[in-house]
Amino acid sequence: MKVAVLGAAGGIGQALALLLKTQLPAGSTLSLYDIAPVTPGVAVDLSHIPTAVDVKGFAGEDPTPALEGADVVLISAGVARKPGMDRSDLFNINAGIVRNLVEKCATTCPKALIGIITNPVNTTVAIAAEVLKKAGVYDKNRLFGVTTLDVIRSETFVAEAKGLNVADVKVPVIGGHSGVTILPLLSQVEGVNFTEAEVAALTTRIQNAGTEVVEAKAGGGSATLSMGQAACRFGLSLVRGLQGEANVVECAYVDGGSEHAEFFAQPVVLGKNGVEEVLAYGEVSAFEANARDAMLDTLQADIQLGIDFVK
Ligand SMILES: NC(=O)c1ccc[n+]([C@@H]2O[C@H](COP(=O)([O-])OP(=O)(O)OC[C@H]3O[C@@H](n4cnc5c(N)ncnc54)[C@H](O)[C@@H]3O)[C@@H](O)[C@H]2O)c1
Ligand SMILES: O=C(O)C[C@H](O)C(=O)O
Repeated sequence: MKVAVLGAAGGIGQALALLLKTQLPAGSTLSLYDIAPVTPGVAVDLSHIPTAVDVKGFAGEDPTPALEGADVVLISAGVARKPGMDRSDLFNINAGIVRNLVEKCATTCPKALIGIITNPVNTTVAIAAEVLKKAGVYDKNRLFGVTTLDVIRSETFVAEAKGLNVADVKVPVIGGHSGVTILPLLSQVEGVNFTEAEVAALTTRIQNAGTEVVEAKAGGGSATLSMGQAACRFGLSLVRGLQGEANVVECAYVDGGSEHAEFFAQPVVLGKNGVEEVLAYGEVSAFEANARDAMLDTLQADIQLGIDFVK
């Protein structure tokens, strides 16, 4: 199995590469690419860790050598937020970066599963889809916006609030990945009752968790370590699905035929071809139904921005 990380010298990329080096199945190849010249050195550094995962590093303008034969491509290349910015403020720089990298994926590894981490995810995934369509290689089952950070944050915050073992807490998160489009389905957390005030407070905290980190880092970037963990969990799930493991389920932002928007985060079963099945997200509370309906104009506008960028 070959996993490529694009943006591998960055805050997320290095954390993710370290976790993948120690957790990918034996015999895998980890292919690291970034425009930063340090990237081959990041690979050399990781290569001294004694696991049966081969690491190669590539720098410069052309990601092609890193993408050859890739089964999974995880993209975190781009700029991150500073205090006072929204994720949409990253569009001007990151839209072009994602477009160019996905163009290379389309020609070099058109069958790879592609996970987009670069913000604004609501829009960059739509850009990736349009690029792949233009190249004639779009398969909706192979493209994902990585929203796993919203899931692990929800699990952490719920466990903290209710004094639970976090390993036992599962929280589906639907919608998209910014502000009000992030909707944790707290009504579906098993064995827990929340007051209305708790639901409102937890939902707001989960929606603002990225900003919480951006402000705490005070100009030094956004979430990198928790995102490295989230991307590793998602990347390993993609690999487990590709290897034929059954019942691998993750929430992800996909083109899954949602009635709500062209791309919508919801639970999916992962398999040998990417998305094997899009799962219904099930019953929601009145609070969640209102929040879902209220997010749709924002989400659809974010998606349209991406479509228009490529067209
Ligand atoms: N999906 C999520 O939940 C989530 C969570 C956290 C951060 N993010 C996003 O991930 C992105 C990366 O964040 P970070 O903290 O790692 O940023 P960073 O600045 O630490 O790293 C970004 C890396 O991208 C590289 N890069 C820039 N242009 C490139 C190109 N054309 N080709 C290859 N590499 C290129 C840079 O050299 C740098 O090493 C940001 O857009 C951020 O908003 C998403
Ligand atoms: O908030 C950000 O800008 C980064 C990321 O999307 C996050 O949720 O932490």
